[in-house]
Amino acid sequence: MLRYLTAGESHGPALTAVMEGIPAGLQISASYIDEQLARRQQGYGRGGRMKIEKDRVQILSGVRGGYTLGSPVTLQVQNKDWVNWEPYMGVELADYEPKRVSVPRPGHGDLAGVLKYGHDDIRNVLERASARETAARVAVCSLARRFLEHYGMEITGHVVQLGSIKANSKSQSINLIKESIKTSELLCADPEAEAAMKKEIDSARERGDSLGGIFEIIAANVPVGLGSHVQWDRKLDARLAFSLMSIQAIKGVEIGLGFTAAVLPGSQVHDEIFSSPGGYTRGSNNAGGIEAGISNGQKIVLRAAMKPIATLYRPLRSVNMSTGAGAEAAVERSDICAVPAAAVVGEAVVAYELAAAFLEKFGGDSIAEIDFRFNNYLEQFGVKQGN
Ligand SMILES: Cc1cc2nc3c(=O)[nH]c(=O)nc-3n(C[C@H](O)[C@H](O)[C@H](O)COP(=O)(O)O)c2cc1C
Ligand SMILES: C=C(O[C@@H]1CC(C(=O)O)=C[C@@H](OP(=O)(O)O)[C@H]1O)C(=O)O
Repeated sequence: MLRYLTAGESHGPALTAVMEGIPAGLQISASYIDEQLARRQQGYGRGGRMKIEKDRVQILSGVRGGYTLGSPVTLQVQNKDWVNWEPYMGVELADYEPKRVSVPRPGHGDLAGVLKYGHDDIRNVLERASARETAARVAVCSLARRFLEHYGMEITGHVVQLGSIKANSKSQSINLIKESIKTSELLCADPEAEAAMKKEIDSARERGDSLGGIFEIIAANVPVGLGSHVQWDRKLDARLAFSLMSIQAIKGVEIGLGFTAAVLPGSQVHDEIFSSPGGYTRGSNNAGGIEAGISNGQKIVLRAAMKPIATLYRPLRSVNMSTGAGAEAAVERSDICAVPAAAVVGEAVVAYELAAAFLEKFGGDSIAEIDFRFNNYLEQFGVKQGN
């Protein structure tokens, strides 16, 4: 079983993650993980924090000589901002007052979290609700990403909508998307739309407002047979949706045609089946690569909708929880828009779910053992998988 936990406060000393279930013998390096961490930090529209942080991973357990041991892998990402927060965030002897937050921000975890946990300082909630946590997730899910790469799979995320601006990405192949987003500040494969998106972000910033958007994740070379129709919690589509929805501010997930499938007749939705020398081909991929909770061998295509950032520099109305009086919501230093960063987190959590499902089907304790099982499986389709 592949599982992970993350820990750490946004302005605490560090974020930590532990992953268990990664087999022995997977080649991995800190620089591979750092590359993903750097991608997560990019994006036009982010706030001042990203100028402070330069996320780097420390591997604390489970890896020796560049290869996983099969034991739990512990990763840590230091918060450079900690030096500015140490007096207020300590486990003991902290002086909370200067950083106390009393007015909840609509849309953040502030009010619900304080009521649920009985805190008298909103900071005790926001520190963990913060999407700073996603640095730990991207780090730890890089292990899953590396594992999938070993079996020839690749995962690409790109921004398809920002606020009201839509990218024209329908006809683009995965290679074109990968090429275009290399130089894009917004992880958008459509340069014309990207220019308009930047203007939209500038305008939101001037108005003291914020923006959301939609990103798409494509997973290529996923074999037939991950996930299962036989039980609700083994369905691959459900598990991918759960993980994507667990990312801060994600409020909707689509698979394949998604919501559009609901308004079209069946004849325009379902992907026709044809026989070919090596097996079967499909006339289209409206299902997004998953049928009955099982990967069907086509590309897996997912989209996630991110709501606008909750913290507004022109704050919404709220209530001071210390006095009960009406007040403007707290203003914490904040991003204006973080959809590109969320797309990188999306890639990471998709990698985790696919690796977990792959291990359930082909799992063993070492890469060599899994190679053997996977190759045997592919042989029935006349395919041999290299490394
Ligand atoms: C990469 C990323 C960066 C974010 N940055 C901010 C931010 O700077 N300010 C903010 O208020 N919310 C930000 N959010 C969103 C909040 O973390 C999120 O809205 C909050 O935790 C409440 O959770 P919910 O939106 O899922 O209900 C960010 C989310 C992501 C994925
Ligand atoms: C720190 C990150 O994102 C943070 C997510 C976040 C929130 O409320 O979710 C609020 C901001 O934190 P701060 O107030 O310290 O600037 C973002 O910068 C990160 O992505 O690494």
